[in-house]
Amino acid sequence: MDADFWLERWRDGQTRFHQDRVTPLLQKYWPSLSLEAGSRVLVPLCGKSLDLVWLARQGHQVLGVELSPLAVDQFFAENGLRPEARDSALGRHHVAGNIEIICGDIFALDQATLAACAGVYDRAALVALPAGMRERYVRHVYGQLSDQYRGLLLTLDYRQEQMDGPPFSVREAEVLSLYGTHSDAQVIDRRSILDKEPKFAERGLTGLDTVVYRLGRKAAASTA
Ligand SMILES: C[S@@+](CC[C@H](N)C(=O)[O-])C[C@H]1O[C@@H](n2cnc3c(N)ncnc32)[C@H](O)[C@@H]1O
Repeated sequence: MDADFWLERWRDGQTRFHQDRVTPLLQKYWPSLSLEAGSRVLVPLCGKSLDLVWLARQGHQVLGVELSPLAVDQFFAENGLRPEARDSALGRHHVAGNIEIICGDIFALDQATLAACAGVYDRAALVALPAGMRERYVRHVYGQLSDQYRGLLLTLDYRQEQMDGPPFSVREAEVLSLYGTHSDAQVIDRRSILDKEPKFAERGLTGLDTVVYRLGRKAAASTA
């Protein structure tokens, strides 16, 4: 999955991953993290998710990162926001109130920016990446977040041989192995969602779970 794949999907309007509402599992579990209101929260691979708006309403300084300029423009336009923009080595920054989206590559995010994030919310980000990219992604992003970071990770779990990703199936054993060197990852919810996601049944899946993990920095972990 290279950059062109995603840029084309946004150009062609193939964005069925986008939800027209805030993710209920975010609303349910975010308060359990007890993250201070002013904390900076990273939303990697954010698309134009309404979850950014919800997190901002909790008082967080929200930092989204998204490759597609179309997604970024649509996010601000559809939410009635007029961002100020500037360029840096990380990409093009768009800022409106306490929401900032960097239009750029998540792998270009630098250590200082990541270390300033005490929260992270990952929905349809880890599972958007093919197996070969996931280890690099987790090490780069989660290995460099604040030493006290806390966050939520939502994954999908299905039989990968039944459907090509994205979204990919990322099983619990893989999550624990990907995060285990620097983070604690604890399953806090797992539920079947196939009946709510007919598009995946149409693609051949006979079972589909979403799994919610609470993430945090492992005590005395070495980073990156
Ligand atoms: C499956 S979508 C999920 C979007 C969002 N998290 C949501 O819940 O709607 C994945 C998004 O990641 C973006 N993306 C893919 N690779 C990226 C990268 N290397 N850096 C930043 N964004 C990326 C894509 O353009 C796409 O909008």
